[in-house]
Amino acid sequence: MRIRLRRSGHRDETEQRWPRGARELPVVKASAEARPASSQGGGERWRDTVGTAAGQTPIRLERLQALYLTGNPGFIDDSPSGTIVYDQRAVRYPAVAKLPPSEKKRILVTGGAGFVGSHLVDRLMLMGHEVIALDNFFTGHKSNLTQWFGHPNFDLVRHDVVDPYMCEIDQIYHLACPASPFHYQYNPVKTVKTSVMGTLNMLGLAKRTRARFLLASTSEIYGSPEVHPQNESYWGHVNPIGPRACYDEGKRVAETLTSAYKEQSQVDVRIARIFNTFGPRMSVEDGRVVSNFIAQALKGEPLTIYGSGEQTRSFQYIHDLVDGLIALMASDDTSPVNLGNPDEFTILQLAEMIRAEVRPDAPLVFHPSPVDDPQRRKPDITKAKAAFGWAPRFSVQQGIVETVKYFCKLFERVPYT
Ligand SMILES: O=c1ccn([C@@H]2O[C@H](COP(=O)(O)OP(=O)(O)O[C@H]3OC[C@@H](O)[C@H](O)[C@H]3O)[C@@H](O)[C@H]2O)c(=O)[nH]1
Repeated sequence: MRIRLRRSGHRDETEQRWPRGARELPVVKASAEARPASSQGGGERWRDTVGTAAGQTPIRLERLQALYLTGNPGFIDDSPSGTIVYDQRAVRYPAVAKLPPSEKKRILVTGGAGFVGSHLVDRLMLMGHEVIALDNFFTGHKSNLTQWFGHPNFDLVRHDVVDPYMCEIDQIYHLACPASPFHYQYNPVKTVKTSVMGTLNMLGLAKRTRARFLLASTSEIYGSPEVHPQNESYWGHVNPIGPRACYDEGKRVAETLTSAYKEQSQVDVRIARIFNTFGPRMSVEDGRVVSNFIAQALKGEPLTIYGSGEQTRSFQYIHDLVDGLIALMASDDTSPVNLGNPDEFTILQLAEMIRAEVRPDAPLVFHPSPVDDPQRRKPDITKAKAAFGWAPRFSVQQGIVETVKYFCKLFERVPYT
């Protein structure tokens, strides 16, 4: 069956193939008054460039979209014969900037094949740097990086950061760690080890090579916050033995290690506290709310609301986060900085936005609230604005539209039954 996805306002309508097996299900409970609280959702000009306020040349959004919306270059899926042909000659690499040797950096991205890591790799590559992506592929995928396979500025290394890694390097973006509650609770001991041993190993590498080190920390270090919105001086409210502790406490120790290496060994550190982020390259199995809702709506399944749906989150689009990470790395700020979009939504409002974009009659189904699920979360980004002129520029609405397109492409390649 062919459907025409309903688009709200700004863009052309796009015809997409409805995933196989999509079916009608009864509405379990409707979110009658759910409406976006944000003024950002409608009416605002759609962004068409990315780039930081810290002097980076803007990159046209379509150059990035070509990397994640068009399928993997060189791969020819010959379904009738049950084979996939990889033809390296069919790969034409995206043009990368030509930097003078004094500006060209060798940059290590741990977790480089993951959702955030692969977008960061794309941007650093386009900016003209040499990039080494490190990943153990627990939640990362090679397919996020095939566009760079064989490029002289790029290396991909299968490695788990709980073991030491050596290379000569100028900067380290330390992102490696499962970030979805579903994934980080799968093996809590391993999650703690990844945060603690992984950060220790990467800080050791930064110390030996005198590299600048950026830790990807998280809004989860605030736990279930009693202060709203959360600014960087808030110490948090974390249950140290709850199911989320492996991630919350693991990242808190990672921050402690980072700041101890700064004080004790003068390592040049940056700490980003990353709030809920979404976008293309989230995997269907990720388990976080935005990808769950989009995949469920496209498959014709009910959207799963955990708890009442009145709990809130503030969702930032991936390109804004990457802008923030690069700007923070380039800044002088060595203390923790929040990176998030302060536009706050209830989960029901998010469901409503995704239904409006994909399938207005998609049913909702209510499940029990996860243990220790934070009830409100919203970043105070005054510090990032003042320190390096960063603020999110994409509306949640634009991000949802692009992410829906990505999932549609994904389902075209791998039809869901
Ligand atoms: O299908 C779903 C998934 C999630 N939810 C709810 O949606 C809210 C957001 O859940 P997510 O799993 O997307 O993300 P969380 O906010 O719980 O954790 C996230 O916090 C910030 C980041 O650092 C991490 O990416 C992640 O740990 C929660 O209240 C959750 O209970 C649903 O209602 N339905």
